[in-house]
Amino acid sequence: MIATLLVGMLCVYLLSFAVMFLLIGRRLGAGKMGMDAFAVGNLALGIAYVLQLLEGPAGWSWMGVVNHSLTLCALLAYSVGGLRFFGRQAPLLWPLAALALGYALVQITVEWALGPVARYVVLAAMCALCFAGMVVVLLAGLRTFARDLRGEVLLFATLISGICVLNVLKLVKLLAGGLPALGMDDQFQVVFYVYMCSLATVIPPFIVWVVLRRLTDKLRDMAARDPLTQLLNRRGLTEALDARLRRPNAGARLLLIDVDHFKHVNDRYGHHAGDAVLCAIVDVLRGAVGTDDLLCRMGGEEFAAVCPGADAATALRLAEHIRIAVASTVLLQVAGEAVRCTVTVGISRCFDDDASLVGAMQDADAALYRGKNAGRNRVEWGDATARVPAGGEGALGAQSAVEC
Ligand SMILES: Nc1nc2c(ncn2[C@@H]2O[C@H](COP(=O)(O)OP(=O)(O)OP(=O)(O)O)[C@@H](O)[C@H]2O)c(=O)[nH]1
Repeated sequence: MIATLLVGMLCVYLLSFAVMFLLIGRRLGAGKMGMDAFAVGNLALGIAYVLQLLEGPAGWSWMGVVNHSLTLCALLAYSVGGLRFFGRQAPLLWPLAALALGYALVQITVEWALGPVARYVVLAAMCALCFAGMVVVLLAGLRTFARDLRGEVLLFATLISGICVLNVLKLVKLLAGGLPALGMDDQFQVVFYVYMCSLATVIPPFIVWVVLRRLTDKLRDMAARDPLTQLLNRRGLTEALDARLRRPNAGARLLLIDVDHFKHVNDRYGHHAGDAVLCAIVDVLRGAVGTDDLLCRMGGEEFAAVCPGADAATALRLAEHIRIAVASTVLLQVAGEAVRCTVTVGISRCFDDDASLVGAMQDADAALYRGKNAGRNRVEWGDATARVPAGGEGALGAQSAVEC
C-alpha cells in the first residue's frame, strides 16, 4: 500500500516537473540548456510509473514492455539533457525512437528465451549500468566541462550513485527470490520508492538552481563585455581591476590606444568593414599584451590596456610594440586592397586603486590628445614630469624618469 502511494506521488512529481522543465526551456529560447530533454525524460519516466500502477503485479504484459522501454528512454533523455546543458550538441528524438523499439524487441526475445524474471533482471542491470556511466562521466567532467560546478556535480553524482546501488540490490533480490521480490509490500520496494520520491523532489529544484547559476554568470559576463570584440567594457574593466588591485604592491599603468582617422575607414569601406578592422586590431592587441594584462574597449575606436606591475620602461615597450604591430599588419582586404591603420597611444602614470583609475584615464587621455595633435601614430606619456626623449614616431627604447 505504502509503495503504491509512493509510486503515485512519484508520477505526480515527475509529470508536474516535466511541465516546469518544458516551460523553462521555452522561456530560454534557443539556448534551452537541456531543459527540453529533461522534460522528455520526466514525461517518459512519469508515464512508465503510471503504467506500472495500471499493470498490477510484475509479470508479462505489453504494458510492462512499454513501461520498461520508457524507463530506459528516460535515462537516455536525461543523459542528452546533461550533454546539452554542458554545451554539447546531441540529438534526442531518433535515438529515443530507436532505443524504445530496440529495447522492446530485446524484452520480447529475453522473455521468450529466458522467462519473465530475466526481463526484470535485464532492466535492473541496464539501469545500474546507465547510472554508473553517468556518475563516471560526471566525475571525469569535474576537471573539464563541469569545472565551474564542482559542488553541484559532486552532490548530483552522489545522488545518482544511490539509485545505481539500489538497482544492483534489486537485481540481486530478483536473482535470489524471483518476481515476488518486486511485490509492492516488500520492504525493499518501499525503500526503493522512498529514495526515488526523494530524488524526484530534490533533483528538479537542483537543476533549476544550476540553470539559474549559469544564466546569471552569462548575464554578468554579457554586462561586462563589448559584444563586437568580446573585450571587457568599462564596467568589466573596473570589476576586473578591483580584484587585481587588491593584491599588495599591485601598481598598474594604463595605456589608452586610439585608432587614427578611423572615420575614413568607415567612410571608404563601409561600417561593416570598419567592424572587421576593429576586430583585427583587437587580435593584434591580444597578441601583444601579457597574460596578466587587461584589455578593454572603452568605446568606439578607443581601447585600453591595463598592465599590473609594469614599470615605465615596460609600459613604453608595450606601447611601442602595439603601435608598430598595428601599423605593420594588413587588417583587412577589400576587393584586393589592403586596409591598414595606425594607432596613437597615451600612457598614464602609475596608479594603485580604483579611485586613481579615473585620474589615470584622464592622464592617458591628455597624452592621447597630445599624440593626436602631434601627428598621430605616436606614443605619449601622461605624466607631465615624465618626458620621454623625442624619437620621431614614438619613443622606442627611451627610458623614463617615472617608475612604479
Ligand atoms: N565600424 C564601426 N565604427 C565605429 C564604431 N564605433 C565608433 N565608430 C566610428 O569611429 C569613428 C570615430 O571617429 P572620430 O572620433 O572622428 O575619430 P577618428 O576618425 O578615428 O580620428 P582621430 O581619432 O582623431 O584620429 C566614427 O566614424 C564612428 O562612427 C563601431 O563599433 N564600428
